[in-house]
Parts: sequence; C-alpha cells; structure tokens
Amino acid sequence: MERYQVAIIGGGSAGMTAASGMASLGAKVALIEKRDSLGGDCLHFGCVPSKALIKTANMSHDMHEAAEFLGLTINGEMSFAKVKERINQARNTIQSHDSSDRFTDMGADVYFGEASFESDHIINIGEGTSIYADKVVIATGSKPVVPPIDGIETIPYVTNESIFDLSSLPAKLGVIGGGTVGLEMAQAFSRLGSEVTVFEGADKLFSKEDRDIARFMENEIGKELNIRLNAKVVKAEYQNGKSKLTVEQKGEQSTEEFDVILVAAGRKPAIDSLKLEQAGVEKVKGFIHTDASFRTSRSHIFAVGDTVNTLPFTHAAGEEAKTIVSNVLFGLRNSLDHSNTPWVTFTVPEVFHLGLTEQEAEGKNLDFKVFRAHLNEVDRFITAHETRGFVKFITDKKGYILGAHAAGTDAGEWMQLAVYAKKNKMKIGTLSRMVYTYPVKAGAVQKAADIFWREKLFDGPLPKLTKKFFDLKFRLSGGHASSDEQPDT
Ligand SMILES: Cc1cc2nc3c(=O)[nH]c(=O)nc-3n(C[C@H](O)[C@H](O)[C@H](O)COP(=O)(O)OP(=O)(O)OC[C@H]3O[C@@H](n4cnc5c(N)ncnc54)[C@H](O)[C@@H]3O)c2cc1C
Ligand SMILES: NC(=O)c1ccc[n+]([C@@H]2O[C@H](COP(=O)([O-])OP(=O)(O)OC[C@H]3O[C@@H](n4cnc5c(N)ncnc54)[C@H](O)[C@@H]3O)[C@@H](O)[C@H]2O)c1
Repeated sequence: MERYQVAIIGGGSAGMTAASGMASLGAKVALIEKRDSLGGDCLHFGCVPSKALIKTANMSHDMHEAAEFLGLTINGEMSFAKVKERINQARNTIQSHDSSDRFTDMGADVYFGEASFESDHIINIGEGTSIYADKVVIATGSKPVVPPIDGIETIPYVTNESIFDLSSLPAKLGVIGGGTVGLEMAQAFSRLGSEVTVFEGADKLFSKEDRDIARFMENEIGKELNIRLNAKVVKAEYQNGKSKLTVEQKGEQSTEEFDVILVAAGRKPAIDSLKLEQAGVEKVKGFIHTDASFRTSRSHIFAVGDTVNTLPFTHAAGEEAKTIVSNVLFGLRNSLDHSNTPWVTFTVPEVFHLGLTEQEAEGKNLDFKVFRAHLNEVDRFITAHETRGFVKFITDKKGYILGAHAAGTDAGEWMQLAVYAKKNKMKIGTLSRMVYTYPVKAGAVQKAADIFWREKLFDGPLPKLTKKFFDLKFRLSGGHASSDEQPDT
C-alpha cells in the first residue's frame, strides 16, 4: 500500500490550494478527486459558469436597453447555444490552470475516484485502490439540498449541477429558494428572456445583508423577477412536459406551471460517502466539527472549505486551506479570523458585504457610527447612468471600521479597498486621506469616508475657534486686508 504524509480528499478550491502548498514544500501528497477532473464545484457548477452566464445575460440586457435609448433596432433571436459556448470557454480556460499535470509537476500524486475511510489512516479510492496517510485533509465541499416537497422527485428539476446543461432557454423558470444561487440565476435567466418566479420560504430576501442593503436590493430585484415571499412549495407534479408547483402563501394555495424548475434551497456538506465513522471524525449540525485550527475530533485529520461551518465561499475555502498547510505539516495551530472575509452577490446591482451589519452592531450593543454615500452623488456613476445604490460603513466611535456594505454596479471591485483598510485596522478617515483618480467608482468610498473628517472638522468646536481667530486677525489688521493681500486695483 502506497504511503503518504498527507492525503487530501477533494480536488476543489480548498483541496487544490492545500495540495499545492504542501507539495511545494516537499511533502509527499496524494490529492483524491471523485470526478474525472479537478476544479470542484466552483469551476464546474458554481462560480465560474454562473459568472460567465451572468456576464452574458447582462450583455444582452444592456445591449437591448442601449439600443432602445439610442433608437437602434436589434434583429434576430438570441442563441442559447452561444451563451453556453461562452460558459464553456470560461470553464475550459480555467480548467487548464487546474489540470492534474500542474499538481503532478509539483510532486503530488493525483487519484481520480471516490474516497472513503477504511480506518483513520487508510483511505479507499474507488474500487481496488487503498492508500495509507499520516495526516488527512477533508475538502469534499457541498451539494445542493433538495427540500422534501411532495412529488419533487417526479419532476425533472435542475440544480446548480445541471442548469448549465439546459439545451434551450426556458420560457418560464420557477426557482425554489431565493438565496444567492437562486437570485443570481433567476436574474440572469430573466435578463436572457425567461419569465422567472422565485419562491422563497422566508419573509425577506438578502437576509444575511445589512438591513438597508436588503431592503434596497429586494426592491431592485423585484423589478425584474416575480418574487413570492413566505412561499411554501407543497407539491410538485409533471404533466404534458410542464412542471406544476402547488404553493402555499398566507394560508392559501395556488398552482403555477413552468418549463424548468431550479432547486436552489441551500447546500449541505458532501460528506455522506466518506464513512467518517470509520475514522472517528465527528459532525455537528451536519458539518464536520473542527477546532479553530481546523483539526477534527481526530487530531491528524483536518477539514476545510464547505465541509465546515464557516463561510461557504471559494475565497474562504482557499484561505482556510492556506491556513492549515503549516498546521498539517509542522503541527502549528494557526487559525483564521473570517471577520475580514468579504463576500459579493453578483446580482445587478452587485452586493458587497464585509464584517458587521448595522443590525449586528446593534445586537452586540456596540457604540457605533454609520457613514454612507449614495451613488447619485458620485460623478463616475452619474456619467455612466448607474446611480442605483449606496455604500455604508459601520465604525466604532473612533472611526475604526467594523463593517462595510455596498450595493451598486461593480461594488465587488471598488469595495475591495475596504477589506484592506479593515484588515489593517485603519480608521475610515484613512480612506478619505488618499488621492483617488477622478472619476472612479471608488469615489463612493471616498465620499462616505469624507464625512468622517467633515464631522470632525466642521461639526465640532474647531469652526468656532477658527472663526474667533480670523475675526481677531481681521480686527488687529485694522479691519481691512493687509497691504500684501490687497487686490490689484
Ligand atoms: C451556483 C454557485 C455559484 C457560486 N458562486 C460563488 C462565487 O461567485 N464566489 C464564491 O466565492 N463562491 C461561490 N460559490 C460557492 C463555492 O463554489 C464554494 O464555496 C466552493 O466551491 C467550496 O470549495 P470547496 O473546495 O470546499 O468544495 P468544492 O469546490 O465543491 O470541491 C470539493 C471537491 O471534492 C470532491 N469530492 C466530494 N466528495 C468526494 C469524495 N468522497 N472523494 C473524492 N472527492 C470528493 C468533489 O467532486 C469536488 O471536486 C458558488 C456556489 C454555487 C453552487
Ligand atoms: N456570489 C457568491 O459568492 C455565491 C453565489 C452562489 C452561491 N454562493 C454560496 O453558496 C451557498 C448556497 O447558496 P444557496 O442559494 O443554495 O443557499 P442559501 O442558503 O443562500 O439560500 C437558500 C434559500 O432557500 C430558501 N429555502 C430553503 N428551502 C426552501 C423551500 N422549501 N421553499 C422555499 N425556499 C426555501 C432559504 O430560506 C434561503 O433563502 C451560499 O451560502 C453562498 O455562500 C455564493
């Protein structure tokens, strides 16, 4: 049986990052992936295809809006095959960066096959292969939750794992779940031309966002989609090529027919087939339980990414994997503070989230301040006619950043500045005291940050003091300007 210092189960964002870090340091590493290529959810069914789809849908939407405004006519039918071509091109290009050769070149052995624990050190891969590992990293990601709706298995629903394989654009798309996956996909399909209805069980959308952002976004996205809140899908049927949903809302039932149903009702760790019990690895609430240094209940077995109950994002998975490299190889106890990990929801407008929301600051009884700027005050947004949205900073009394939130075009790009400032424990005023190119979208950050100085300089005692000083100076100079300040006559 081949022996490894580290076996990494799962070749997604977390697994690949851990493998490249450990193999580059010279450890004998096995990377095991159940699918026939590396890349994980993000590459195959998540971030990459969804962002390529969103971009293509926004291109189509913006083109139609611009044509109408400029008095142009667009002819022809949109080709869904072309949309898929763009998605596949993006996937293929990124796939080439994630090729197994890259990892073998680094010295890792890549195995393709489903892994499960035979014991706490022995891992079976598919049928017939077993390896021994001193340490193990579990990075098997997550999978979609399919809610227990009567008849759901009788309809040909899609999830994020199959929606990118649709052969044509559905005329009517029903989306179960108004979370990040549901809303990003719903808006993209709507912008390509589908009529989209989103069924959300909760009473609001964007529930993890700052309440002002959530309210604003619910209103914005509601202009493009049919949103049904407090909606419980109780029954699903398939008749004459259509999927029929029975939905309960405010005690009343109604039915609606769709060409395609997307189930986007949340995700759960993909750990069922690992036989964790054979390794003695414990779970809590369906996630693998770890300490702050990502050690499981067995100290030589680690878990990162979507398998643990932290933040379910690619960049979070990657950062967790980087954190454990020295924990696994050198027995260190590095931990990761996710309070500086942002996330972005790629709807239009885009939503950026970092740190505490206003309601969380209230919940913690913090003495905090809010600084905000609206995009209609920022020249770059005005010139681009993209004034929908705002930025909002939450700081402590002294101005240290606790949270930063924004909704607006490309918010995920221009708000990255806030991550640097918060991580480096800067006051919001620092974001004002730097020169921004004119005109850029990050001008919105500067506008909000300027308020910090305006309050400090102009709302405090300083203006009264300086007025007294100038009055005195004026009187001392005889009530008229000194000779060297006299204007030319
Ligand atoms: C539609 C969608 C869009 C998303 N968009 C974004 C985004 O824009 N930005 C963002 O940050 N995040 C996004 N995410 C979330 C992101 O995809 C995940 O957080 C990320 O992929 C988690 O990485 P991971 O390495 O933990 O898991 P994964 O990337 O899922 O990798 C796990 C790997 O383990 C393999 N595996 C599973 N079980 C076994 C086994 N028993 N043996 C061997 N291999 C196994 C899987 O095949 C997979 O390749 C999106 C998710 C979805 C669903
Ligand atoms: N831009 C990004 O970074 C990005 C994009 C997509 C996904 N993701 C990640 O993937 C994770 C999963 O996304 P998701 O949207 O699947 O999950 P989610 O937890 O964000 O949203 C699921 C939604 O479905 C609703 N729901 C659950 N069961 C329901 C039912 N039976 N009927 C109606 N509504 C129901 C929930 O109330 C919730 O609002 C997210 O937490 C996010 O971290 C990130």
